[in-house]
This record gives sequence, C-alpha cells and structure tokens, in this order.
Amino acid sequence: MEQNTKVKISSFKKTFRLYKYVKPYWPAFSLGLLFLFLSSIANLAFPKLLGQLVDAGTGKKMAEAINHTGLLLVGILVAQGIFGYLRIILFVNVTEKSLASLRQHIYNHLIQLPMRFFSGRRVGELGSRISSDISLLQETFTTTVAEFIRQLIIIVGGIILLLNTSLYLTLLMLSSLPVIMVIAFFFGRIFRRYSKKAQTQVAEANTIVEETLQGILNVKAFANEFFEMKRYKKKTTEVAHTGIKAGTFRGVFAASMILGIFGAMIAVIWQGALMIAAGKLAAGMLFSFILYSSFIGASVAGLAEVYASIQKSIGATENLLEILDEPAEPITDSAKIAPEHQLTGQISFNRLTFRYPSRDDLQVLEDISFDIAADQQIALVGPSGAGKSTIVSLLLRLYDPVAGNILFNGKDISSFPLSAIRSQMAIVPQDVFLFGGTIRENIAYGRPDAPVEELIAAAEKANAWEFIQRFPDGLDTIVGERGVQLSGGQRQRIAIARAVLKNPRILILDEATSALDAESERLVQDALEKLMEGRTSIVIAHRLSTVRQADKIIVLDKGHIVEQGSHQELVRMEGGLYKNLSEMQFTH
Ligand SMILES: Nc1ncnc2c1ncn2[C@@H]1O[C@H](COP(=O)(O)OP(=O)(O)OP(=O)(O)O)[C@@H](O)[C@H]1O
Repeated sequence: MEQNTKVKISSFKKTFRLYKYVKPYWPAFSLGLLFLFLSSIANLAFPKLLGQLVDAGTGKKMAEAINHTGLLLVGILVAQGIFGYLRIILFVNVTEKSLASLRQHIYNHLIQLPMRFFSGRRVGELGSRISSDISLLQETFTTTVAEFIRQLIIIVGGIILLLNTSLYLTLLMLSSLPVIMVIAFFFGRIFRRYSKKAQTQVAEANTIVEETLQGILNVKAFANEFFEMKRYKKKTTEVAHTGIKAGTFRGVFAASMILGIFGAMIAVIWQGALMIAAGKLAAGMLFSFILYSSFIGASVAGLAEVYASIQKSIGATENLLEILDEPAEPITDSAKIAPEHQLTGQISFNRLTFRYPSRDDLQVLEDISFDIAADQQIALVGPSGAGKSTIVSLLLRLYDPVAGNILFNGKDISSFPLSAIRSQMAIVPQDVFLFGGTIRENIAYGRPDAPVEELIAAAEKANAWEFIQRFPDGLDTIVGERGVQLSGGQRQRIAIARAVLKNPRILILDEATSALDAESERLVQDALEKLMEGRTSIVIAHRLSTVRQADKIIVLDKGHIVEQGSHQELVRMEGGLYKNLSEMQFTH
C-alpha cells in the first residue's frame, strides 16, 4: 500500500513536468479558471432561486416576487452562458497551443533519437501510441480538468447550502453516500476487470481476422478455412461470455446505485413532507434541497469517471516523458561545413569490432581493417548476413563501434560533427523509399534549397528526366499511393537524382537485389556510373557482374574480412570465397 501511494505521488510529480508547456499561456488559463469558478457558482444559484420561485407562488406580493426571482434567474442564465462560453474558448485556446508545442517537442526529439532507439521498437506502434497518448491529454486538458474542478465546487458548495437548509435532511441524504460508495467501489472494480479482459479477447479475435485476411492465400492453399472458423468461433464465444459476466456486474451495480439514490431521495422527501406539514420547512426549500441533492449525486458519480480519465492521462504522460528522456543525437542545423570538417573521401577502418546494442551477444563485425583512398570505388561483397549493411550504418555513424575506430581524412570519426559527416554522404538504398509527395519534392530531398534548373540537371544525369517529362504533370507528378506508381527502375533513378543533387563526397550504393529488365538495368547502371565519378563510392554488391571494375573488392563472411583485392586478384585465389561466389553466380 505504502509503495503504491509512493508510485502515485511520483507519477503526479512527473505529470507536472507537462506544466512547462502550459506555462506560457497561464494568464489565459487563470482567466479560464475564474470563468469556470463563476459559472459553477452560478450553477449553484439555480436550485435556490427555483425554490424561491416555488415559494413566491404562496407568498403575499405574489406577482412582484415571482417576476423578481424570474428575472434574476434569466440574468443568471445569461451570465452562466457567457461564462461557460468564455471558459471553453480560453481552455481550448490554451490546450491547443500547449499541445501543439508538446507535439513539436516530441516530434523534434523523436526524429533526433539514435537508430538504437528505433531498432528496438516497432515503429508503427510507436507512432500510433504517441498520437493516442496526445489525444488523451487533449481530452484531459479540455474537459476533464474543468469537469473535475466544477464537480468539486458543486459538491462542496452544494453540501454547504444543504446544511444551511436543514441539518437533519442533509445528514439523512448523506447517510446513503457511504453505502453507494462501497457498492460503486466494489462492483466498479469487478466490472472494470471484466471489461479489460473482454477488450483483450476482442483484440485477439481481431488479430485472427487480420492475420487470416492478410495471409488468405495461405489459408486457402492449406484448405484451413474450417480450422480458422473454429478458432474464430472459440475466441468470439469467449468474448461473449466475458461480456455477459461484465454485464451482470454492471446490472447489479446500476440497480444498487438507483436503489441507493432513489431510496435516499424518498427518505428525504418523506421526512421533508412531514416537516412541511409541521410548518418547519417551506415547500420551495424542499424543492431546492432535492435539486441540490441531485446535482451533488451527479457530480459524485461523475468524479469516478474523471478519476479514471486522469489516471489514463497520467499513464499517457509517463509514456511521452519516457521518450523525451531518451538522449538525442548531437545533430546541428548548420548548412555550412567548416573547412577542417570537409571530407576528402579517404576512409579507414581500423581493427573495428561491432555488436548491435539490441543484440549484445552477437558479434556482427570483428577486427575489420581496410583503407579506401579518395575517389576510389569499393565493393562490399559476401553472403547474406555477413555484415555489409552494418559497415554502411557505421560509416553514417548510426551506431558507434564497440572497439577499434573509423577514420575520415586520417582523423577519428568522432572528431567530426555528426551532421557534417552525414551531409557529405549520400545513399542510394536497395528499397528506394519515396515520400508521398511530388517527384520534385522527392528529388529535392537531396538538397531542399536547390533551384529547379539543378533539379532538372540532376534528373537528366540520373537518366530520369526522360520519363519524368513524359508525365503530364512533369516534376509535379504525385508519386506513391495517391499518385503514379513508379516502376522499380524509375524509383531507383529518382533516388540517384536525389544523390546527384546532394553532390556528396562519399557515395553509398546498396544495389537492388531484384532484377530489372535489361533496358532499365542499363539506364540505372549508366546513371550510377556517372554518379560515382569523382567521388569515393562504396557499393554493396549483390550481383558480382557489377563489381568487376571496382578498385577494391572487400569480401566479408560472418563479420570477418576474408579477402580483399581487385577482381583479377580475387578470381586467382584458388578456393577463395569470391571465386566460389562468382562461379556460382555465373553458372546459374
Ligand atoms: N538492427 C539490428 N539489430 C540487431 N542485429 C542486427 C541488426 N541489423 C542487422 N543485424 C544482424 O547483423 C548481422 C549482419 O547484418 P547485415 O544487415 O549487416 O548483413 P548484410 O551482409 O548486409 O546482409 P544482406 O546481404 O542480407 O543485406 C546479421 O546477423 C543480422 O541479423
């Protein structure tokens, strides 16, 4: 129990860190609080005045008193409308602005996190979790906090006013509260437990539908339709059973609440009527008493919901803060690279050893040493899983080596700013990723401020201009799901144009494994050759036919360099891996 409270206090403290985002808007927020306070107080005046209205009907100066109270009621109604309006406007304003700043902070931080962070997570899940956490906070800020304060004012103010009317009736009314609270606590808990279980089961049932529809070909090919039907039936029946059980508890819960609340009401009205008969209470007072009681009852019931919602948003806050607490990469936004940070294109790996942080038991690279002179063309070859892509990741400094080092211009990689290294490299990946915008945007990603003439020149050099020109919208053709689907070869040429535009000192090519038709292949190959001229290039080669002219071929196997040299040198090594691999490829 002790521990539990401690955890909660620390969670609350953490949540207060979010205050930073609301702070700049505190004048509007405080004003909103004031209006909230005023509209809650105005709310509390209603039952009193309505009671007076009832009593005015039995007084002497009847019409005058009725009109007076009636007008007052209208006045308060108008005031409450205005307060409510202003309160909502102010709160929404503060919430939207704070959330926008929180969203920006989270995104800015997230995008600067190291690869280590992303490789250990399912990225799709991360994105949807962040957006659902933020919308939860949005609801809490706009409605829950206001509701919570309003309910507290109504409960406290209402009880004071009740006591003011009749101590006896108030105690009678309140005596039902502990009973209601115990019932609510007990059944509410059981009900929540079952509904959580039902949610999990529904998710499991949905997974069956999703998986089997995605893999429908397998289901049919294995004639497993009836097997899947049975599996789905079992899960959905479980959902129904849990739902029915939860429903039973909800029924008991609701019935007891109604019994408790109406029981208390009957007791109060009964006793109140006796007091009216004895001349101890005015009818209007009993009327307003009952209205207050129902206000209080509704607020108490509402508190439970508010509490659950606050708890959820504390959870959401913790998730978000966890991301903000991850250390970011030291990235700078300066376009200018200092002369001492200009890469010459000379690269050395010196006795480098590496393991991925997410899999510390697997040595991915061991004792890797090689030198690349400026403007050389290097090919990395080796079987799948040998560590070729890992070498590229290390060059981009997506990860740091476990032992040994990487040198650029003969200096350790860590003596260059991270952004300076990456801005002088370009990568043409195996699976070209195009953003869902226009071709122009996708090419300009290499250098967003490039003038259109350079963009076209890059497209020409990449052998892409010819096909881009043929689209009716040219450079403004939308690509991806909502636009033109480009062929594999065309996508690659866009990626090459992007790299041409960036004009990198060091170029990294991850050769596509999927074969293109002869014509596309020729165009892509020709564009790549043009792109490699006059810069250091590192090619991850899957088809050995493309690496013959490389200055040096580095052959990797299981994280070790097993051979290095030119094509001619390597094919002469009897029993060598390269010789083996090339014989295998050419005989197929
Ligand atoms: N992010 C990662 N986290 C943990 N292990 C990884 C990660 N990426 C790759 N590995 C492991 O590192 C080893 C080398 O992988 P790498 O991708 O560098 O090989 P590769 O030679 O490029 O293979 P391929 O030709 O199939 O692309 C493999 O055993 C792989 O399972």
